[in-house]
Amino acid sequence: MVGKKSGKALRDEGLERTDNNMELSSWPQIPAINQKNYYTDYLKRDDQNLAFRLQNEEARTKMTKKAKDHDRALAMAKTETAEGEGEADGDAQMEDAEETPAEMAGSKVIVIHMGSQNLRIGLASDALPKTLPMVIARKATTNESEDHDEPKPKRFKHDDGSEMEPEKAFGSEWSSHFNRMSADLKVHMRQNKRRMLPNSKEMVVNYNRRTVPEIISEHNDPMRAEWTELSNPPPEYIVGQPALRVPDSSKPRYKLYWPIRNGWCNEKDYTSKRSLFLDISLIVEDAIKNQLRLTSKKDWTQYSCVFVIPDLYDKSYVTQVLDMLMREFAFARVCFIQESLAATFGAGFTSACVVDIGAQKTSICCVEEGMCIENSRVNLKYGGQDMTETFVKMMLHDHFPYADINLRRRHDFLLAEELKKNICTMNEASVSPQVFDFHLRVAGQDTRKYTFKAFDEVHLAPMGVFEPAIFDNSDKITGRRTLIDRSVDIYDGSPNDPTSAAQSEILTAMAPPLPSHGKTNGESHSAASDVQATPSRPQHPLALSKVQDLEGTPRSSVAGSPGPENTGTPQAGGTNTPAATAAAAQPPRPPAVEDRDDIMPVFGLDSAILTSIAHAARSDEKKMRDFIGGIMVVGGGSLTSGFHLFLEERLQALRPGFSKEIMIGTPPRDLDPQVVVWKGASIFGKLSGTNDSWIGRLEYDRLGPRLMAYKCMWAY
Ligand SMILES: Nc1ncnc2c1ncn2[C@@H]1O[C@H](COP(=O)(O)OP(=O)(O)OP(=O)(O)O)[C@@H](O)[C@H]1O
Repeated sequence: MVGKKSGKALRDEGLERTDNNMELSSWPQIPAINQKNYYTDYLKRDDQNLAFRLQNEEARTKMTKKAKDHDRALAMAKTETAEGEGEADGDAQMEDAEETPAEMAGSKVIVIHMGSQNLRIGLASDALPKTLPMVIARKATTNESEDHDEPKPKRFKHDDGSEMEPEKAFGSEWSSHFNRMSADLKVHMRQNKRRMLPNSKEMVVNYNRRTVPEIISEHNDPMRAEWTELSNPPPEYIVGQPALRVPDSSKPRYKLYWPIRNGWCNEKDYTSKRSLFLDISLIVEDAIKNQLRLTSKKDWTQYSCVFVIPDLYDKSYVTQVLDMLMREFAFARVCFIQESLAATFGAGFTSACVVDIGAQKTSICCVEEGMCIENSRVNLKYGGQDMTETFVKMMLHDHFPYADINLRRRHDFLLAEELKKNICTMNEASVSPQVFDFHLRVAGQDTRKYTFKAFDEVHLAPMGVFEPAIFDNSDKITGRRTLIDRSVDIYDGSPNDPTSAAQSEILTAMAPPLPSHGKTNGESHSAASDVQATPSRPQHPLALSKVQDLEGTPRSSVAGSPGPENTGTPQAGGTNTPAATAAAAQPPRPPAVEDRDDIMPVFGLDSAILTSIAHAARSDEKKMRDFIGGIMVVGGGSLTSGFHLFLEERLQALRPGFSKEIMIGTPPRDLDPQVVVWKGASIFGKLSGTNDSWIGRLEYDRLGPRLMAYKCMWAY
């Protein structure tokens, strides 16, 4: 080769350029590429994307089949006219029947909506879903109430062993909050000219103090409860309704686990992510087999699945669920739908402000033209179960005769739920001292019939959604992120779970004061000011308007690099001034509110709804009126009697200017508010042709969860 020869040899051969002005080599020389003309469409066209290609192929196959069917039908019609009646080709008819079996739309689509307390599951062709408790009982050495030793003797006694008055059992702070709410209600009722006896509370307390239960022997109790009988050998686990009916004192013991807690994965009671998702899959699998009667798992490959996820979902949860549905259950196709969008589908509305009050979480979101308005999403950590718990606390405070009630015991939990559903009301006119009774049924014991009086407890407990400090919020975020990591961006490692300006505003208001971090000249460094410095995620309304005001200004000026506010800050790498040293010594910025796990999202429901609507309307008064006049309340927690009217009044008091427009609607056609979301998801599952969000097996096998970016109607 030329290159290997020495300069002298080249000279000898006359190849050197200086001699004859010729090239050193006859190899073609490739000039450097001109960047101006540089072009590639790699990954820019739809047809390079597997998801789109498969979709198009499917559409094409369908079209071809339709055309073939049409041709065949025409040909058949001709043959029939030519050959007379009743002589059609039998084989062809058989073939046809096989190709297009008479299937009801949605009969091969399983729709799943998992809640903190209830699982709703059914075929998309069903009118209503099956509802079962989202719980599993596992064989254990102790049951859940034995694990948390807080029965009456301990709770109601002083440290020295003397009896404690029930009024003091929950602490003076809680007690004075309850008394204040009670006094406020009295004032409000007087203002509304409602008659009430001055000593109602004393009457209730005195009555309850005196009451003793009546014993009814088990065989004389016509309504005695059916307890789950354990087979021999006892099963490792029991799911759904029978799990709740395993006697607390069973031998062996069983412990209840609720895999969804406050609308998130239950990271408090589980020790590993694996066991958590194993329980979720066992509950769902059992429901499909026993409730939908699809006993053979092999057949599930012919079924598709619509899965409902929260509006503000955790990406890692969705990814894990997708994997479970695709790999473990081997469904043919899977698609996801957000809760509030499903609610509007179920109710048949195109736009609404959806308020979903569940058992342990409440979500709010404005939906417009079939899309969730991202910045209007709010997720609060309270619901019907908090009302139950608070109702029991209030009753105990007022000397409830069954003072031993403990919500960690299964029969007591079921009893308390029942009492709440039957007694609690938001209707002020029903607040008066009244006598109620209930039967306490414990496995292996005689039934006890109690009578008791209740007064304002029935109203103040559900009112907690407007004053959530009365709820026990102490351990709602315990364990969060201990088993499942936060999803992060693969390029820059920053958290990438969905956020919303409305939720951030609420979190900012709830954020505990930050430690003395970043104090300058005695000014405290507020969470809001931190938030404002994060432009990609507008947080507080202030922050929001700031970002809007700065539209057109280079992004970096908002991002905290020298701008008008901080021109005095020396540039990094500048002279080593005392100020620069002080700045360098500052601890790193704390995370934005929505990336913090120490903030409890509990906020008054009325204010939260208005915050959500304000972010949806973005100063557009017409939109504001539309949403405020189209609030739809769904979920089991909204079933408390008089809830809608009460919420309407609260909103009117907060926004008197809109009092005529404010309207709280219920789902039409007498649809149970608890199943509206499921119903909407089932309608979504029946859409053919317009639903592009199905994730197929082939594409999932090749691309995995990355597919979500192409398959979600919302930004994933
Ligand atoms: N008639 C009723 N009156 C009052 N509350 C009711 C009534 N019926 C059901 N509830 C309450 O509704 C709650 C269950 O609602 P739902 O099934 O919508 O919750 P979930 O979807 O399981 O939970 P979440 O939405 O928190 O994840 C329970 O707290 C239950 O006590």
